[in-house]
Order: sequence, then structure tokens, then C-alpha cells
Amino acid sequence: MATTTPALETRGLTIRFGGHVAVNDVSCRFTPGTLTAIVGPNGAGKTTYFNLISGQLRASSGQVIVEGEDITGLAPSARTRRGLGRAFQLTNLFPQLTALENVRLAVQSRADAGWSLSRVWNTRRDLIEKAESVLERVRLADKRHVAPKALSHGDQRKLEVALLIAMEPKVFMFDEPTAGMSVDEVPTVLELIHDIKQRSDATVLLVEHKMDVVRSLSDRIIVLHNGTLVADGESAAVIASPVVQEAYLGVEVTRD
Ligand SMILES: Nc1ncnc2c1ncn2[C@@H]1O[C@H](COP(=O)(O)OP(=O)(O)OP(=O)(O)O)[C@@H](O)[C@H]1O
Repeated sequence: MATTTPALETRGLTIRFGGHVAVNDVSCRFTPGTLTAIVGPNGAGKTTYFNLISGQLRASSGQVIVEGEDITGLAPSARTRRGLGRAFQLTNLFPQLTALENVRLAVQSRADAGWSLSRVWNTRRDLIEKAESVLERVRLADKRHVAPKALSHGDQRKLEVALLIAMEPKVFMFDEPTAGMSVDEVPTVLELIHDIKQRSDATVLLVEHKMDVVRSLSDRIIVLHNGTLVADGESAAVIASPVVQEAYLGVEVTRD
């Protein structure tokens, strides 16, 4: 059951690039069991907001709080250890290892069992089973011995999701998870994201341009415009709002 304690909160989060305020005083709480879509026109500040949360960018002012703890001063890796999990397209993968080995390393690191593939793998049956089950969950078990670069684009994305699941974050962050995918690959990744929310009572943040995806997955939508939070509410209500449709979502929504 969802609790009211936010897994993640931003308070007055702001970043300036020269004279340009890319994210402007954004205060928002994200609770477990809720998938929040972050939408807005190009350049609205969505990815920058993500970068401020995950620590790729340092805020000019404001705070990022995970389960009540201020993590604003922490580096990205330390934020990951506090439970922020962000899917990065391919950059987290070891290209020379197989899909299974990549997941094994993520499982090991979550279990604090070090980075040696051979030593740990000869002794920790539980970790092996976990890695195998994560690969099954993302439907990549049959590709376990394939290197990431030999996987299709869609399967690479699934592997990224597998690494994220293996890390067991409190907050899952997806930035346009279906970008560049073929039409037939999209549903599987969307199902995986839906499954994450259902199974683990996780807090999920999703930056997404495709309104059909937003509509099908999200419980809540927040809208950024010029770096400012301009709408926040239950998905259907935000989508239906004429102001949001005309001013902030534009052609994407009117076309649907
Ligand atoms: N490192 C940076 N230096 C200078 N300006 C930046 C930097 N990163 C982002 N910006 C600016 O901040 C604004 C917000 O960009 P951001 O990429 O967050 O928007 P977005 O909502 O994710 O857009 P899109 O939907 O096109 O991905 C833009 O005007 C962008 O040019």
C-alpha cells in the first residue's frame, strides 16, 4: 500500500545557466506506488530536472531529499547508493561482458559483494539465481550469453531495465525509455515499467513525449514550462485540462 512519506522530494530546485533559469524553483513530492510522468515542450527543463535529481548537475539553489534525507551535496554514485536509480542508455553497460555478466555485476554491487566476477560467482548461488531471475523478468533469459552490442536496440533497453531492477532502487527514473525503438519493441519496455510499479511499490518518474505512453502508464502528471512547474495532478485531469493541452502539450495531445 502506498504511504504518504515521499520517497523523493525536491524543494525549490533551481539551476541557472548564465542568465537562463532552466529549472525554476520546482518543489514536488513523489510517493511510493505512484508513477509520475514529467511532460512539457522541448526545452522545458525536464531532462535538466532529472539531472539535478540524479546529481549529474549541481543545483544553483534548492534541495533534493530522499526518504527525508537531504542528498543535495552528494555525487551521483552516492545518490545511487541512497536509492536513486536512473536508466542510462547503454552507458552503464560493460560492452565486453555478456548480458548475464552485466546483470551479475549489478546484483553483486547491490549485495556489496565486490566486483570480482569469478570469486563471487563460485560462492554465492543466491546472487546467481537473482541475476537469472532478473533476466527472465525482462525476457532476456535466452540472450543471457550475448554481448550488449550484439543485442537489438529494444533488447539493449531491456538490459538497461534489468540493471536497474538488479540495483533495487527506491526511485526509478526513466528519460524517454522508448526513444529510437521500433514500434514492435515499445510494448515490452512499457510493460516492464508498469510491472516495476506494480510489483515493488516503487516510486517511478518518467520523462516522456509520447502522450499515449503517458496516458497508459502514469498515475500523475506534472508539467514543466520554461523550467517552472505549471500543472500537477491526476493524469486524466491534467491531460483534459484545456490550458495544459493548448499551451503546454500542443500538437502531441491534439493529434491523439
Ligand atoms: N549544460 C547546459 N548549459 C546550458 N544550457 C543548458 C544546459 N542543459 C540544458 N540547458 C538549457 O536548459 C533548457 C532546458 O533543457 P532540457 O534539456 O532540460 O529540456 P527538456 O524539457 O528535457 O527538452 P526536450 O524535451 O527537448 O528533451 C534548455 O533551454 C537548454 O538549452
